[in-house]
Amino acid sequence: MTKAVHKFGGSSLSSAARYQAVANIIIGHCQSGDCIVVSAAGKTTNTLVALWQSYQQQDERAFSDILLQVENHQLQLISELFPAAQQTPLASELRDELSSIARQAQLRQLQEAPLLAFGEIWSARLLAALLNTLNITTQDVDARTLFTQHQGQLMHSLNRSACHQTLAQDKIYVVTGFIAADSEGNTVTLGRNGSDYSATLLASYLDAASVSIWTDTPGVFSTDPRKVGNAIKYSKVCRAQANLLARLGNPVLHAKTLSPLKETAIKLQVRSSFEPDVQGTEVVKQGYSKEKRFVTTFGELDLLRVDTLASGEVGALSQLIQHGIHHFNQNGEDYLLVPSEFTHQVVLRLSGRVTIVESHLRGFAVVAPGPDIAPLVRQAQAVLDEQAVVVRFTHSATEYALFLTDQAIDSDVLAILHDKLVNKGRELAVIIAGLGNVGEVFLNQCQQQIARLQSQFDLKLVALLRSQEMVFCPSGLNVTQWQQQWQSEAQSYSHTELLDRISELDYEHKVVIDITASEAFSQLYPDFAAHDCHLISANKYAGTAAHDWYQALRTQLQERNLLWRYNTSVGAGLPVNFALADLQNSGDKVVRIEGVFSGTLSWLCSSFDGERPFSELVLAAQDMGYTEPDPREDLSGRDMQRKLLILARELGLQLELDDIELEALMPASLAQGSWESFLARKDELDAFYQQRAEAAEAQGKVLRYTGALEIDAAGKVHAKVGIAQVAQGSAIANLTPGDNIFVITTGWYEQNPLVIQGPGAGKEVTAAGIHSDLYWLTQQLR
Ligand SMILES: Nc1ncnc2c1ncn2[C@@H]1O[C@H](COP(=O)(O)OP(=O)(O)O)[C@@H](O)[C@H]1O
Ligand SMILES: N[C@@H](CC(=O)OP(=O)(O)O)C(=O)O
Repeated sequence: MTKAVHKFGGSSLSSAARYQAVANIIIGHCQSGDCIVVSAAGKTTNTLVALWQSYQQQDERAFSDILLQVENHQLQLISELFPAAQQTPLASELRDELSSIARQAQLRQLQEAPLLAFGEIWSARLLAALLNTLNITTQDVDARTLFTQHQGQLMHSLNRSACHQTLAQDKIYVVTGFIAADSEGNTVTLGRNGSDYSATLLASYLDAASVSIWTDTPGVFSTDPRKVGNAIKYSKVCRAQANLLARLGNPVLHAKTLSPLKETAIKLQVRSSFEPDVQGTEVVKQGYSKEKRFVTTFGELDLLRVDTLASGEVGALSQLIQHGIHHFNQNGEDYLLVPSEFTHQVVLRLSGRVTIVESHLRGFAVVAPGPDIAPLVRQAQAVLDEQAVVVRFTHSATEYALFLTDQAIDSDVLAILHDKLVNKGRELAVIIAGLGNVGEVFLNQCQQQIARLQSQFDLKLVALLRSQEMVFCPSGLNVTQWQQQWQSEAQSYSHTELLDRISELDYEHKVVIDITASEAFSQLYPDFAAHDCHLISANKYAGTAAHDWYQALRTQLQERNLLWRYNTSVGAGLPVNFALADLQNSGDKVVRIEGVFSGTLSWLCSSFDGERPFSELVLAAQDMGYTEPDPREDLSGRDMQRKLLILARELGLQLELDDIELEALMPASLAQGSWESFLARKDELDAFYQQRAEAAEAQGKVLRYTGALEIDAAGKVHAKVGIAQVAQGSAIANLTPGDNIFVITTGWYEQNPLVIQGPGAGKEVTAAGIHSDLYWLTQQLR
């Protein structure tokens, strides 16, 4: 069976509650035979390093204080995780180990690596015990029995067979990260942060299918998300960039993590144990993801220049100090960036061949595609000048540039750098479905609009869809030549193929713009949301679907931080949904919405003057393309019923379509049958209308087809679309034929309601309304 390897870092095991959460993830995501790699709980390794330092300094007081601190932390985890009976053996094993550490210290026989190893040993032991109490057959494994090195080199074939032999049974194995043994059986460590490396090593030895690195952030971001709130999470990052970030000391992945995966198809992802359902970042092979931009900051560093650096020497120095050392060559000279606390050790090892160029530096590196580096360096320098940050040294290479400064880059400066260097390049992939009248105009308006948005967003039109065919171009279509591209490249597709192509899109944000009138297409919205697409729809079906479905979609979008905008589904480009949202957001209460929300019915009723029979107007409207192909679709009033439902839901009301009373603008007897049979009986329609028009006139009123929704004092909703007699001279009666009108009565607009009026149909205004939704979306995403 192909295994999966899951690694949980210290940040995922920082408390008893986090252990429980990890156990739940394992229950949900792992199968028997899978391997879990664990790091020391929380900051345990740091504490053990402090213990080692106090030992070296012969500070007995500090030593016993820190040892007690370690003991208390572990005992607390034991007492919070296990029932009393199980606590005793775990606590006594721990005490034996701590006593032995204290004894070895007294005898001056303590060794660093075996001491640090305890962090991972304890984590593996506790997690395995916890899983066993949850009836998951689990065994903890000391990686020193799996990974052997000889003279600093891993003995791959020996390790491979040890892994296959030791980890062969049908259970979950919890393996210690970070540690290995040398050929004499002594403990060695793989370097600080090295459990990521343990996990990928193990996966390569076991020919596993995947490695998941579970940490406390849901993926790899453009910069540290703990420092910059609007850091961008990338769904894919290529291995070379992940590797470079690691070599620059970024903690999200250890520097050696990727090396065991070379030449393998093992999938690597970074995900959050705090948000296990959120999709993480996949670290993919070269060519499977575009290169992204990152800003990564440094801890305190010294800059060293070395004469004649031997090959493999940097690795050996890293091994010595258990930390990555970044090496680069500038003007023929070799430089090392060494964490200040280890400079002394490095200088001693390189005796006589090294100069300390600068010490106690801080700073950051920008990682970006090659051609971006030079302009980014200029922009970064401008920010640093503006923020009065003194730069002591810079270095540019093909794919990164580093700035070494005399003060730490605090979150504020980092946020500015991020905004200027990374945010400007934010990406949005646009998928357009429906190339009818409105779709075509929308596309023709796109060129100008994309240019307008360009300063904030890198907007790419990646797909055009009709019901049967699509053109899909992940790198972006040429907007000015979409018609030619459609002619030469459009291909038939299935919904599954479409979703597969969308899931492969490597963009920070994606939006599906639905300009179809297809109910079947609207039913794909949950799938689009599952693929992290925002939605813009002119299509009314999703907004008027059964309430449970609609609500589930809304919840799904909310949980995934996705946005949905469908302003043009009512009143075309008129800002009705905006106005309703705005009123409510500013504390107003809408009590009534009334109006004419159908351009066709508006035109028919306003054009009727008694001279020509009503059916003649219907046929004229059909000829001018104002109606649906079968004008009874308009006369049924269903379109206005849907629009009123959309408005009701904008007010947060839980209505279904059938809760809105519907009266058609034709006799019920004409609703069925063919269009020809309808035409044969058009006199009945004329009589129907004439009779109502005369009745209205007798009252000094005119006939209009209106929708009205009212929330009464008890909160009950009354909603109806149908034929109404309206006072002559009123706004509704005076409506320009074809226009829509929305009369909104609210707490503030009580006596004198707010009126929004204008063309409620037409391809130009509808397309412009969709652009308005798109603009709104980009503003929200900033
Ligand atoms: N670009 C980045 N993307 C994600 N996390 C980052 C980034 N840069 C820095 N970090 C930091 O890396 C931390 C995860 O690394 P680490 O603390 O070593 O995790 P673990 O204990 O799970 O191994 C995050 O908490 C975050 O603050
Ligand atoms: N515990 C070790 C190894 C490690 O990888 O830890 P983490 O996964 O928490 O970065 C360290 O702190 O260096």
